[in-house]
Amino acid sequence: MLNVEQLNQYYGSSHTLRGITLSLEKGKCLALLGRNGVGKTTLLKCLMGVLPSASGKVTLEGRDITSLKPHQRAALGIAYVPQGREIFARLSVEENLLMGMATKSGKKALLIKDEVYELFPVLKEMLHRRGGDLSGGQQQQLAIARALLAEPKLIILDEPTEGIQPSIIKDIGRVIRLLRERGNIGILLCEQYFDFARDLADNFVVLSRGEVVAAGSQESMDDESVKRHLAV
Ligand SMILES: Nc1ncnc2c1ncn2[C@@H]1O[C@H](COP(=O)(O)OP(=O)(O)OP(=O)(O)O)[C@@H](O)[C@H]1O
Repeated sequence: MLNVEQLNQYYGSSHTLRGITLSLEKGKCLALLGRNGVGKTTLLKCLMGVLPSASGKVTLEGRDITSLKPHQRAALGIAYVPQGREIFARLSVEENLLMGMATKSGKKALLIKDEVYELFPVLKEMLHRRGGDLSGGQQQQLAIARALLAEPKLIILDEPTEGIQPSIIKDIGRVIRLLRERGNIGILLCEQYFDFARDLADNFVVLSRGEVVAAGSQESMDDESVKRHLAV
């Protein structure tokens, strides 16, 4: 469903992404692995259209989206949960969720809202709290919930476990697994936390200095070699 071919990006004269090629199928989870600064977030921004790419091609379900603006990509079904969550701190949990449903009709919105509460029961308990008063892990869940309310075809998660306590990492893992089992959405999971990604991903891509240095199915993953790429 998502195909990236020979994507290049530069910050000034620094060649940040070097000929990135990857693909993700519907119903699968692709882990994008790499240590700090290798270009993971830059790649995700290029996929969302927040940053232009210098060359290469990005297609979603066969459609060339390389030159589309972020809102056009979002309308086609790409949801992005950025690193640091970026929820609306002064709005309530409920208002944050409503933002994710801005394009849905009332009836439909109610249905998908119930579904989201099933996935994240904690959010139902906290509907009237301000987003900024939630713990980091709860904010992460809120950000994922808000993205799912748009009913995306592809969800992009940028390091969802970063700075999150273990019990909530488990909850987030459970939700990703459930989404995968449902089979109607592609999941691009950008991570540095190897064990978490290994458990959830069908396929993986490892980046180092802006280049793909390893890729394949989860079964073919050489744990030690991938871990070496992740070690500081
Ligand atoms: N706006 C920018 N201008 C110039 N250089 C940048 C900019 N943003 C990132 N970089 C550089 O590009 C490289 C890739 O950064 P990027 O944030 O994509 O890495 P990352 O793998 O996502 O790391 P992290 O996990 O820390 O977010 C780094 O060397 C970074 O310093």
